[in-house]
Amino acid sequence: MVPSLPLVIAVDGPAASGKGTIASRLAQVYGLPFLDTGLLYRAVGMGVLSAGADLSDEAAAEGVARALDADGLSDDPRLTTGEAGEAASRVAGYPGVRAALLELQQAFASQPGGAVLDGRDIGTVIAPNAPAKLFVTATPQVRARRRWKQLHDRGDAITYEAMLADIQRRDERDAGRGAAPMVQAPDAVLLDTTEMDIETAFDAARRIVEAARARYSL
Ligand SMILES: Nc1ncnc2c1ncn2[C@@H]1O[C@H](COP(=O)(O)OP(=O)(O)O)[C@@H](O)[C@H]1O
Ligand SMILES: Nc1ccn([C@@H]2O[C@H](COP(=O)(O)OP(=O)(O)O)[C@@H](O)[C@H]2O)c(=O)n1
Repeated sequence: MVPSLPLVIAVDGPAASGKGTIASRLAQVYGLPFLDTGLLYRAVGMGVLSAGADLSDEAAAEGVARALDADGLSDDPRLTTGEAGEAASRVAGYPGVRAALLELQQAFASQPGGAVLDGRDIGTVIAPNAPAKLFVTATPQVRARRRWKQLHDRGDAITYEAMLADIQRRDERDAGRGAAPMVQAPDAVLLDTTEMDIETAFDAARRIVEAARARYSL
């Protein structure tokens, strides 16, 4: 009997497109471990700042990335702030930082039963052979509205205009960098959630994964 491929689901896309919401729900439904890889870059960015170093200091960022303890990151509220997102996208451009985080992510993606990972380069660099790949997007205006509401609901005073500028700056940096830029993998399915609520987007994502499972008999 031919052994079946592990179900690895790669979910990429820009900030506040809904990829994390979709990826964590897919992980629940399929009973797979889930890694939000953005948290790793957020932890490195905040680690640089906590050490009193500058985000332009590539060697300091690489040092923080090499020493990173990835356990418990999802419980740290400082990592979900706008400051952490901005710091993450600064350090994410350094090849040494990306190299330092590569092995951990690839090990996570290689678990025998499969895994779900979300980020910017999962389908292109971390798990290029993943049988199911989604590239989740939405217009910058809709993404800024979603992220603004998320931060506003927990007391952050940021304006919508500042949020939109933030999202656009991060999109440009993430798509324009030389090291593992944010780009849709050629074999990823595009899911534009601009006009979708969470349930509709999740249902569409699940259909994409079901089609991949049928294609690979998983
Ligand atoms: N389709 C959607 N419609 C409305 N709000 C959404 C949708 N998808 C996600 N959200 C909300 O938008 C915010 C950002 O979603 P998240 O999944 O964290 O995005 P990402 O991981 O792409 O940055 C969250 O508050 C989430 O509940
Ligand atoms: N696989 C990844 C994940 C995140 N990142 C970087 O980390 C930043 C924060 O990622 P995130 O996924 O937590 O951000 P949001 O999309 O949730 O706003 C991004 O803007 C990227 O610069 C990356 O380069 N590669």
